[in-house]
Amino acid sequence: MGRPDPRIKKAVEAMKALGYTEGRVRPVLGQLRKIYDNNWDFIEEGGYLVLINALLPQDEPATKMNESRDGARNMGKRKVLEVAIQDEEDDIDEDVAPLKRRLRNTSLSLGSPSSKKPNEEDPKHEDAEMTELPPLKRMYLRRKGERGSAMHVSNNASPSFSSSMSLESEEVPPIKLLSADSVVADTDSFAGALIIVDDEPFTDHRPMIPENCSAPVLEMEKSIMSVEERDGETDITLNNTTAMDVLPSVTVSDMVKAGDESGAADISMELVVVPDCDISADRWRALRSKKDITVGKENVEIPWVNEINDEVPSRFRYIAQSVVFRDAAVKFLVSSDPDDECCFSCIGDCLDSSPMPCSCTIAYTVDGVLKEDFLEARISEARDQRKQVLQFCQECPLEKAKKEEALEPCKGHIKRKGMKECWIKCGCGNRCGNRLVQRGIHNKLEVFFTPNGKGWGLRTLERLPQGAFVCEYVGEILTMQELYQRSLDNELTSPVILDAHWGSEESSEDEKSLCLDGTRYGNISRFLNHRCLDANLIEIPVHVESPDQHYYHIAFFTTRDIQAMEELTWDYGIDFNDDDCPMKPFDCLCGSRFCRNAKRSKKAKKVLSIA
Ligand SMILES: C[S@@+](CC[C@H](N)C(=O)[O-])C[C@H]1O[C@@H](n2cnc3c(N)ncnc32)[C@H](O)[C@@H]1O
Repeated sequence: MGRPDPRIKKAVEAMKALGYTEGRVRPVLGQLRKIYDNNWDFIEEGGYLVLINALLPQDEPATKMNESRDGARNMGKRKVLEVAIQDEEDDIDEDVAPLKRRLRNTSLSLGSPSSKKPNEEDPKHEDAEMTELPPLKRMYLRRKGERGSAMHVSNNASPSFSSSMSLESEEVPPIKLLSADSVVADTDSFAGALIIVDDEPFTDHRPMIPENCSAPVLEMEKSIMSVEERDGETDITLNNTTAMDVLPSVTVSDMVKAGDESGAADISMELVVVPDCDISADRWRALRSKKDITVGKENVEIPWVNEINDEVPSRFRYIAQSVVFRDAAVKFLVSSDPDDECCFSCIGDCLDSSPMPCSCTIAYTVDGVLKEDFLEARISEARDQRKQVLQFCQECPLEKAKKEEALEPCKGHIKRKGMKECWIKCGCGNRCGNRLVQRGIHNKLEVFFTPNGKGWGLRTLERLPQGAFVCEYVGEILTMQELYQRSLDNELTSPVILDAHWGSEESSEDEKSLCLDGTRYGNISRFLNHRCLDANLIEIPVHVESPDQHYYHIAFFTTRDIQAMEELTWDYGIDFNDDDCPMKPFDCLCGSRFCRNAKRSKKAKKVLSIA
C-alpha cells in the first residue's frame, strides 16, 4: 500500500467544502479515475466539475447542485435499515461479473460488480456514457455521527435473512462488522447495528453476542456483490459462495480483522467500483452452478437442486464430524486400555487376516456392506416390537433434564446392538475393511426439494446395494439439559437421542446423557426425511473413537437395494401421540402404509394423494 495520492486528498477536501464526506467522494473518485485512465486533468477541470456531477443524485441536473446537496443531507436523516430477501437466481445478472476488492489501511474497500452489459466493455461506450455524466452514487457505511442515505441490504443466497427492522434514531447509526470469530463485548454502549458477515454458505455463523445486546443484528453472507441506488436509497445485494470462490484473496471478514476491531465507530466501509472483470462470464456461470452443500468438507460433492420452487436450503454450518457443544462429557481415548476391545496385534486389513479373521469383524463383508444376518437382526430390533428389548431408567435423563420436582417414570429405551470399528489405536491400517463409517460419505447423493410437502430431502443419484453405508448423523453433541434448554428457548432442534445404554446403569450422569442435534451444525443427514417403519435406511450405533457407551456414531445403512433417484428416508422413531417427544411434531407425509401418524390432517392426506 503506497502513500495516499495528494491529488485524491485535494479532491476530497474540495468536495468536503461542498458538503460531501470523504467516504462519499472516494468511491466516486475511484471510478472516475478508472474511467479517465487516471488522467487528473479531466477530473480537476472546472473545479472538479465531473466529480461534482457524478456526486449528484441521479434525477437532478448539475445546475441544481446546491439543492441536491441538501437532498443528500436530508437522506441522511432517513431511518430505515431493512434486510430483504431476494431469490438468488432472479437476482444475479448473468452478465455481471464480480469486481476486485481492495483493502486500504483501516477503512474497508469493497468492490461491487459492474452493472455493465457486455457491449459496454468497449471503452468508447464508457466514454459515451460519461459524456452524459451518469450519477455514480454509492453507499458506504459511515463513521459514528455521520449522516448517510438509507440502505437496503439484500442477500441473494439465503432465505433466512427474513427479518426487517427500522432504526428510529435521528442519524444513521454506526455499523459494526463482525466476523464469525468475533466476540462482542461492548454492545450495551454500542448504539448502532451489528452486521455479522458469514464467509461460508449454508452455515449459521454467529459470533458471541451477549444477551443484553440491544443493537439490531443483521447477518450477511460474505461480500457485497452489487449496489444500486433507487429513489435515494441504496440497495445492496450480497455475494454468494461462488463469487468468493472467484475472489479468494480478501474476504469481508479479513477486512474486518484487518480493520480496527476495538472501536466499532471507527470502522468505515466504502464501496469502490472497479470496472474490470477477473473472470469470464462463462466461468462465472460455471462457478455459480456448482452448488456443493458440503462446501468441500466431504470426500464427494453433494449438490442441491430445487425443481419445485424458489426456495434455497436454510443456513446451517456444515460439519463432517460431530462436535461437542459445551457440557457433553465425551472422551476419545487412545490409551491401550485392557478393557478396550481393540485389535492391537492386527496388521493390514482385519477382514483379510488369514487364517483366522480378526474378532472385530462382526458386521462388514469384504465388499464393504453389512452382513445380511447382522442387518436383518438390526432391522427386526427396530421394527418388530416382539423382538425389542426395552430398558427403563430409574431416573430418565429425558425427565431429569426438565428439572421438575417430580420425575415422570421412564417410558423405556430400545436396546440396540451396535458395532465397533477399528481405529487409530488398532494395529490394522487405514484401509482395513472394518473402517467404513469413519471414512465418510462416498456415494453420489443429492439434496432436493421434495414434491410432496416434506421440504428438502436427500436422494441417491446411483444404485445402492443393501447394507451399504450412506452417511452418519452429524451434529452438535449436547447433554439432555442443553437440548431441553434449546426447546425452552423455542429453538428449532432435530435431535437424535443416544440412548442405547440408558437404563442399563442405576443412574446416568447428566453430562453423559447425550444427543446429537444437526440443526445449527450438521451434515447432509439433516435433510433425511422420516418414513414410518419401512424406511430404506436404518440407523445403527457405531463405536469408533470411544469405548465409552455414552457416545457413539449414528450410521445410516440401506435396508434394501435402492435405485438411483430414490429418496432416502429413515424412521425417526417418533411416537406421534407423545407430546413429550423431543422432536417437534409434524403431520406425517411419509406415504407408508404403516404410517403411525393417525392424527394426520386432512390437508396432509390431500397432499399425499396428489403426490
Ligand atoms: C430433519 S428435518 C428433514 C429435512 C427437512 N425436510 C428440511 O426441509 O430441512 C425434519 C423435518 O422435515 C419434515 N419432515 C420430515 N419427514 C417428514 C414426513 N414424513 N412428513 C412431513 N414432514 C416431514 C418435518 O418438518 C420435520 O420436522
